[in-house]
Amino acid sequence: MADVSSLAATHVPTDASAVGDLISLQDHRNVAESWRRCVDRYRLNALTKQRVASLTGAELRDHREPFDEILSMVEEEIYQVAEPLSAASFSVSFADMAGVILYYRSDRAAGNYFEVERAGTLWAEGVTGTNGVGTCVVERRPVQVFKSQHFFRDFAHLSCCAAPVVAPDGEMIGVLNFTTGNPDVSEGAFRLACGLVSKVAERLGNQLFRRHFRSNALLASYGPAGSLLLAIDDDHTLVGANPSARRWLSLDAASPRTRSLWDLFDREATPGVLGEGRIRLRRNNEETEFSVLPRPAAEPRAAPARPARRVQPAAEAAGPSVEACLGADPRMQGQLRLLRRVVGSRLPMLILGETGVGKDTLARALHREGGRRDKPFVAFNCAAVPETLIDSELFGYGAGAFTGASREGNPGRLLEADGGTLFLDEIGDMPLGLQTRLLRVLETGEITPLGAGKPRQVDLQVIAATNHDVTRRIAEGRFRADLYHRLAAVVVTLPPLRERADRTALIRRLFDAARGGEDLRLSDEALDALGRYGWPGNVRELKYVLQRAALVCEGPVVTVEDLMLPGAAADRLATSEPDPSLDADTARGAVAVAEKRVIEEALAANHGDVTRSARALKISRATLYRKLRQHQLEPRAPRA
Ligand SMILES: Nc1ncnc2c1ncn2[C@@H]1O[C@H](COP(=O)(O)OP(=O)(O)OP(=O)(O)O)[C@@H](O)[C@H]1O
Repeated sequence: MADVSSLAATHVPTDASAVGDLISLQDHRNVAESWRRCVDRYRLNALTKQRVASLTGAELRDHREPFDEILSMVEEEIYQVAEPLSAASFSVSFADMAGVILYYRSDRAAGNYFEVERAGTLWAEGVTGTNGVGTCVVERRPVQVFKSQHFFRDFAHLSCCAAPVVAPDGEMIGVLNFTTGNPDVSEGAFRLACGLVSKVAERLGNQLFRRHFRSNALLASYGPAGSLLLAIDDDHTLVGANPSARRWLSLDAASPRTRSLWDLFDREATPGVLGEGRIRLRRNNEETEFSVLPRPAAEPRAAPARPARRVQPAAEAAGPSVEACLGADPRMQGQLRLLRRVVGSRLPMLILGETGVGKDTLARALHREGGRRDKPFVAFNCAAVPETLIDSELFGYGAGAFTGASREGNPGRLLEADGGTLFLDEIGDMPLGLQTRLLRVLETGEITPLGAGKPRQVDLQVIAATNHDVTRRIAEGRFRADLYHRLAAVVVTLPPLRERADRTALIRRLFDAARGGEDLRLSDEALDALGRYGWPGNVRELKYVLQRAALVCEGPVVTVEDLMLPGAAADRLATSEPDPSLDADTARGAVAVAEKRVIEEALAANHGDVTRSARALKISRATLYRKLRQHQLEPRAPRA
C-alpha cells in the first residue's frame, strides 16, 4: 500500500498547483490528515477504482426515519440558497453521521446533477476516502475538498465544501454539503460557497434550536461573536446555548447542562431582566444587547433535541384538512362532496395541479379523513427513485431474487400499503413498463413480487398525482391511456395559488404557522405584495417566503423587503437607495452577496454581454436584467 507522502507527490500537487492559492496550506494539512487516515486506518488504496456505494430504498428509509421531523426544515433552508448556488453550478446535499446522503438538490438543466451524490449514496470517509461529507463527519468542522484532494481519483472532478449541522443539545447530527463539477469553477465562487455552507448550516442549527426551545424565553444577539442564542427558564436558569453562544461563554462539553444565568453574567449591572423587547447583559466588563423573543402563549410540543426513531401512523400526522386543501372557492365544493363519497373505497383517484399546489398534502388529508385512516398511508415518488429501483421498491421481491437483493427480500410499497392508501406521486414520470404492471395490479388486485412465487391479493386505494399534462404525455406515447382512464375514476384539479379565492386567508394562516408563536405581524404593504405576486411555486413557495421573512425580519413587523419577492425587490430597487442590510454578515445578505459575485464573474467572463452571461448562468435574459437592477450592476458594452 502506498504511503501518504508518495501518494501526495503523485496526486495532489498536480492539481493543487493548477488552482494557485485556492487551497491554503491549512487546507492541505487537513486533507493530508484525512489521507493518512485513509491509508493507515481504513487501509484504502488510492490507486484502485472506487465506486460510490448505494443503499437500497429500505435502507435509505431507515436512515431518513430519525430525521422525519427535521428533513422538511433542511429542505426549506436549502430552498432559500438553491437558486444562486445552482446558477454557480453547485448542488446541495444533507447527510447523516454515517455519511449517507438523505437529501439531494440539484438542477439537471444547470448541469449540476451528479448521479454519484443522489440520495442513498454513502460518503463515509472510511469507504469513499477523503471527501466533503465523510471528512466533515470525522473532523466535525467545516472542510473543503477541492478536485484531486479527493482520495480517489474517480471523484477528482468534484469540488466540495461541507459544514456540520448541530442539534440543540450541541451534538453534531449531520453535514450540509455543496458540490460543483464545474472544471472552470472560479476561486471567488468556490470561496463564497465555502463561506455560505457554514452560514446555512449554522442557520439550520439555529432553526432547530429555536424550535426545540420554543417553550422557553430565548435571548438572541447578532454581533462579532456570531449569532448567539440562549434559552432561559422561568428562574433564569440557562437551559440551552447554540454553538456560537457556547464558544462565546466558553461552555465546553464538561460544563453543567443547566446553570444560572447569573453564574455567567453580572446580575447587578443588568437592568430590566427578561422584560419584553431588549436586554443588556454584562460579562467581563462588556455589555451585549440581546433581543428577548417571547415564548408563545400556548406551549406547543418541542421538536426533538436531535433526530430520534419515530414510528407514527400516518393517520396521526397533522396537516390541513381536505377542505383547507381545496380552498373555499365555491367551484371546489362539488369536488369536495365527490371526494368525501369515494375516499376510503377501492376507486383510484388522480390529483392534478401545478407544482406546490398541495397534491401530496391533499392525498394525506384524504387518507386521514377517510375510512382507511387506521391503516397505513404509503407514499412513493416515482420521480425520486432511480428507474432501475422503482420496480423492486414498488412491487417488492422475494429473498435473494437477484444479485444484490437483500437476504430477507422486500415486500414492496404496494404490499406495505395493504388495507390503506398508496400515494403514487409524480405518476407521470413512471416508466412505461412499470405502468403496465401497475395497471395489472389495479385491475386484478393482485401482486407478485419478483421471485416470490405466489401472487398476493391486496386491498388498497391508490391516489396518484402529477403536475404533468397527462393528455400530452399520452399523445407523446409516454403515458398509457388505459392506465390514465383507470386512475382517473375520480379526478381533482387543485387550482394554482394565484387563482385561489381564499388566498388572503391562506396567507394569514400560513403566516401564523411561520411566526411560530413569535410576536410578528405582516405590514399592510407586505400583505398587499403577497396578494399580488404570481406564485409560480404556489403554496410551497408562499410557505417558504413567509418562513424566511419571519426569520430575517428585524422587528415585530414583516416588511415588503423581508419578503424578498423577486418582482417586489426589483420594483423597490428601481426607486430606492441600495439596501444597507445586504452585507455578508446576515444570511439574507450572504445569499445576495454570493449571487452578486457570481453575476459579476459571469459578466466579466463574457465582457459584459448580457445574453452570453445569462446563457452561462443558465437563467433567462429577463431574469438577468432583473437581477442586474436588483444588485445595481451595469452590464458593460460588449467589446467589438
Ligand atoms: N392547503 C394547505 N395548507 C397549508 N399548507 C399547505 C397547503 N397545501 C400545501 N401546503 C404546503 O405546501 C407545500 C407543498 O405542498 P405539496 O408537497 O403537497 O405540493 P405538491 O402539489 O404535491 O407539490 P409537487 O408537485 O412539487 O410534488 C408543503 O410544505 C405543504 O405543507
